[in-house]
Amino acid sequence: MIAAAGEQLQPQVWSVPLRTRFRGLDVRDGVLVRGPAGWGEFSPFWDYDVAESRRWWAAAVEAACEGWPTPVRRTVPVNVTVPAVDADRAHAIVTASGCRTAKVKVAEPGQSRADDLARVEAVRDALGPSGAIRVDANAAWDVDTAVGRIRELGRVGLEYVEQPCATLDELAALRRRIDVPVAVDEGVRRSEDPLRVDLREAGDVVVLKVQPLGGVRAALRVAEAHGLPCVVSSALESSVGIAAGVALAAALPELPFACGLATVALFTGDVTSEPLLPVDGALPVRAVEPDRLADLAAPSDVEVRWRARVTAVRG
Ligand SMILES: O=C(O)CCC(=O)c1ccccc1C(=O)O
Ligand SMILES: [Mg+2]
Repeated sequence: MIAAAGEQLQPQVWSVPLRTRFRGLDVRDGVLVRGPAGWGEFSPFWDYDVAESRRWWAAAVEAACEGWPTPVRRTVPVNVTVPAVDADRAHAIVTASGCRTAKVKVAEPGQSRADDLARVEAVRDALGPSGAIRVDANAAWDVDTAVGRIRELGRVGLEYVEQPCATLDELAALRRRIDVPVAVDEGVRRSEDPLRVDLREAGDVVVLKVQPLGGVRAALRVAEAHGLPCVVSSALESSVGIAAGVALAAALPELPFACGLATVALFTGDVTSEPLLPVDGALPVRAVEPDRLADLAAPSDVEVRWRARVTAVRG
């Protein structure tokens, strides 16, 4: 069904440098497709194989051919995303964002616990006592290390810690030893079956990403299956992909936390002249028209690799 619906779609490749290295990337690229319902984005990271990338393609086909469920809210509160930068830059990024919640990357390879503490303290200074801070360790710590780091960073005041350890068993063991809530990200989106993975002991919050979960409707089913509070986060998409995240956040029955959808700010450009950037800490629920694709044309070798990826996921 999805394969059939996506057959007519013409991929348009985009590529844009990042302001600072993020998830080991200096450039982000992907594909946009236009269908009867609007624009969709297909941008699996290069370390995702064909099998894993099929869910990402399903999300693009849904956006282009089906559209999204009816929203229940008109704006979506978002966090500013703070990459693993030094304390001064972290402070400046938070201040410039206008957001009242910050997500801070920690446990970056090659950096120390002092780097993390200085970054989180600078973010607290920028937000003031009423702001919320969450940290994301991207599965870097073992349980004992996580206990120590979270106690240390927790003195600055943490809303939650995202994927501090790799496995669900580790997260469950950690949760018994700390008071800070745990959000599960990779444990859901990289699992064989995000619907059936058992999170009850492992997490307090579920991170939902539209493309890795196979679309807005698939992500809504994941939210329903777990019955935990959800945070919608980006996979570092262009504004077209971010609009899908906004559609998911706008359709969730409850939205108790700010979402990680302000990541266009990490790009040096965007596919549209009206990027989905936060105003007063929130994104509007609206369509995005990619009128700047010509400015973001990818080098021809990148173009060729993306066309091959689309062919592979369609097959
Ligand atoms: O949640 C956010 O604030 C931004 C999105 C983000 O951190 C992210 C972006 C791309 C890939 C992985 C992640 C992640 O949450 O680990
Ligand atoms: Mg994460």
